[in-house]
Amino acid sequence: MTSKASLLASLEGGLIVSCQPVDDGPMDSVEIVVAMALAARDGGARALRVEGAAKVAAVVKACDLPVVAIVKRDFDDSPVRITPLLEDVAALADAGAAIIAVDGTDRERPVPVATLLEAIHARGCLAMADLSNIEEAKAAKAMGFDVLGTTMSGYTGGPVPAEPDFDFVTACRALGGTVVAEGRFNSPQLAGEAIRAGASAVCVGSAITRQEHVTGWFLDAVNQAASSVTEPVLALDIGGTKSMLALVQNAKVIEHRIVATQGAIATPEWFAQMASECQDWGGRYASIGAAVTGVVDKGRWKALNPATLDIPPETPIIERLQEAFALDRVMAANDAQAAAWGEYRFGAGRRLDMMFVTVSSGIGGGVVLNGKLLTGARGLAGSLGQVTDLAGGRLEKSASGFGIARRAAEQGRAADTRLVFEALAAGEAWAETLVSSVAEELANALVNSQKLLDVEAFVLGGGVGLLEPFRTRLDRALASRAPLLRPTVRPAALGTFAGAIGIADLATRI
Ligand SMILES: CC(=O)N[C@H](C=O)[C@@H](O)[C@H](O)[C@H](O)COP(=O)(O)O
Repeated sequence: MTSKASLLASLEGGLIVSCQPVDDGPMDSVEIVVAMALAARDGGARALRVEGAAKVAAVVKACDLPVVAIVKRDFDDSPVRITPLLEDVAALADAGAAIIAVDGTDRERPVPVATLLEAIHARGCLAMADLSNIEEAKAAKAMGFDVLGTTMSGYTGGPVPAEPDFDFVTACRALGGTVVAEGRFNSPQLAGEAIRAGASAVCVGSAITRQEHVTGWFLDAVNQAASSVTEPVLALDIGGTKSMLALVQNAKVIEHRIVATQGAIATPEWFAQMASECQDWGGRYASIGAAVTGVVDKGRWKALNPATLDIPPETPIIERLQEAFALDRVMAANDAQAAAWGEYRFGAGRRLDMMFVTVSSGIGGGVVLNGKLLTGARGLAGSLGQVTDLAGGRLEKSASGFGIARRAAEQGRAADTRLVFEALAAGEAWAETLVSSVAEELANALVNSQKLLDVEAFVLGGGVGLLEPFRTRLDRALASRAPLLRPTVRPAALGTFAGAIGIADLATRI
């Protein structure tokens, strides 16, 4: 293998660490760049990227890794900064660079790219082109560059994107040869993704060697979290018959009120009515979270069962709330999903892969896996009450509070869930049979959910779900299941505030 081929082969699957301190910052010195280079070497870097001939010379002397060398300059009449002049190429070659990188973008420049390339090769170095798009990459390839770098993607105009340019990495790879993914690969995960996207090697700078940048990233996250713990959220938990309005701060409900859900729900007038219900709280909150019955899919509120939720077909709930409350920071989700998040963050499902199931007049559910609330592709995730048997019977219709009342009525009893539980407490056999059979149905649904999601725990809430006699029957129904399939069930901890607390926490994250 020629030394050129073996150098390129040594980069395959490797990490290149760019040791470029912030210009004129406290770490911008030759000694510190050398220390960065040695630390990167000790950490396992395969090569280094260094700016400026003096720093390159010092690093080459102190460290045996190959150096990708550049010079940065600022011109008034050209946006090109990276190694723009022939004298830069000469200085870097003299300093011992193995690879010299030049700006290879299609822009106004003092010296043509081909002339720089020729000079690099004439000095026996390999040439890397720092590129911004695939047309430039094709041109650089045709010219004879040894390495294509995605370095300039996002830096030739307009706002700099947050993410790296994986598509460009993949497109360069298709041209063949050595491709270095460079630019905003700011985490180990993104660097790994770059290799999966086809890069021969990844060059990481800021995330490893620019302490000012990294400090800023941490600060942003800390500031965001700090501001989210101090700003109260207006939480609206909107049900079919009544709604809770609450001011929530740091997972605590500071004030709340219950209002009847009335009028033509989800019309602009209705939203205005909701706003007037909490007018006196104006100025006390910075964001709004709405937990609603029905489905929220990409900002659209829809009824799963139009018979129980009579709202316009595709209500733009975020926009409507923004208009009605004259506030931009608005979040909306299904109420059971919001409650699942509340229980996951602050209640009985803390830090667990969990499914929340609420059994009250209806049945709702929400799932949190790997710390993420599953809303689903259409907002349906966790809709346990809506699962059906082949006859089309929904679980919610038979195993909910309504279901209990309906079954009682079918037996000629009063259609009243509370009276059924009173009869159960009095030892009446019909009530025992009824509640046990409802518990059996719910147990079956939980076991099926266990098979699908294999969560660590189910958190059971709702007016019926939290009733001790119901839990006893549910536990009995589950006890007969095989241990491998038997769900762990915990009672919900946040009670009727789960939805408000969950949606408030979600709203602090927008
Ligand atoms: C666009 C430009 O001038 N990039 C420069 C090229 O050398 C450096 O400022 C970057 O730090 C380097 O490319 C590594 O990228 P990141 O720091 O995002 O890991």
